[in-house]
Amino acid sequence: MATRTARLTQAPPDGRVASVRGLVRSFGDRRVLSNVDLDIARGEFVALLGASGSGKSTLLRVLAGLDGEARGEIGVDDAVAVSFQEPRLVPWKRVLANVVLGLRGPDATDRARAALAEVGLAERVDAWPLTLSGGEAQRVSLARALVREPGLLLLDEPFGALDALTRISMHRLVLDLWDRHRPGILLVTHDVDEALLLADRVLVLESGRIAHESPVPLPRPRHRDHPDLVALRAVLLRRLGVTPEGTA
Ligand SMILES: Nc1ncnc2c1ncn2[C@@H]1O[C@H](COP(=O)(O)OP(=O)(O)OP(=O)(O)O)[C@@H](O)[C@H]1O
Repeated sequence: MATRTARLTQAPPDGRVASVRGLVRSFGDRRVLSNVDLDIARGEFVALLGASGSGKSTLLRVLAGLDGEARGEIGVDDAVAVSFQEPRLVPWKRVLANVVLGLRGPDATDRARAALAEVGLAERVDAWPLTLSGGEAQRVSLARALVREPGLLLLDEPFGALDALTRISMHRLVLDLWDRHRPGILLVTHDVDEALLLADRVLVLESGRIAHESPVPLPRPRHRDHPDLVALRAVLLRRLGVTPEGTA
């Protein structure tokens, strides 16, 4: 586990892939993250909700090592991978080359092929990114993240731009991949149902800190009509300032 930022203490104890204390991030005079404390255990699936502009992507970028301006104690696993809402594929490289990009070792191509097979794209290794559907492009992005065998996988609204059916199949795929590889996951999403169907724990970012936390101690696959999920959904929606249907 590597630690970073100007004011770091020691690396987090074993068993955690992320450990953050007192994280602060400002843009000019505006303090977006004012005091974030967060732990993610190895193999834990955590979802992060919050109003638009509350700082979810900012937090994810800090954990990804893409923001050198944050202050606080930040310990993150050495192997971190990110998948964004836009798959961010290099358009002039074929699918396989996109997944190989930046990989080291003589078996890099074989590993990339295996990762593409895992996400169901063995037949599309020679395709150009622009010929892929949104769901396929997102699966390439997942393969590119997973081939690095991350201890911490950061997902920034990876299903946000997909249609409802594709989103459901992506949920299944992510759970399946998580089950097989067991990275710690931080999923940033706007979708309360998505968070409840996938995560072990749902967090709400508010006023620059983690203001609420709901464990979701239910086996998967989960059904959205399960009474415990219905109750948790109501709690989270209220927390997010939305009145759940039928309770107004
Ligand atoms: N590079 C930047 N420069 C200035 N302000 C920024 C920068 N990055 C983010 N911000 C501001 O920080 C705040 C939090 O942004 P962030 O993207 O983290 O929010 P978010 O919770 O992910 O929002 P959304 O749900 O709408 O994607 C916003 O007000 C945004 O304008």
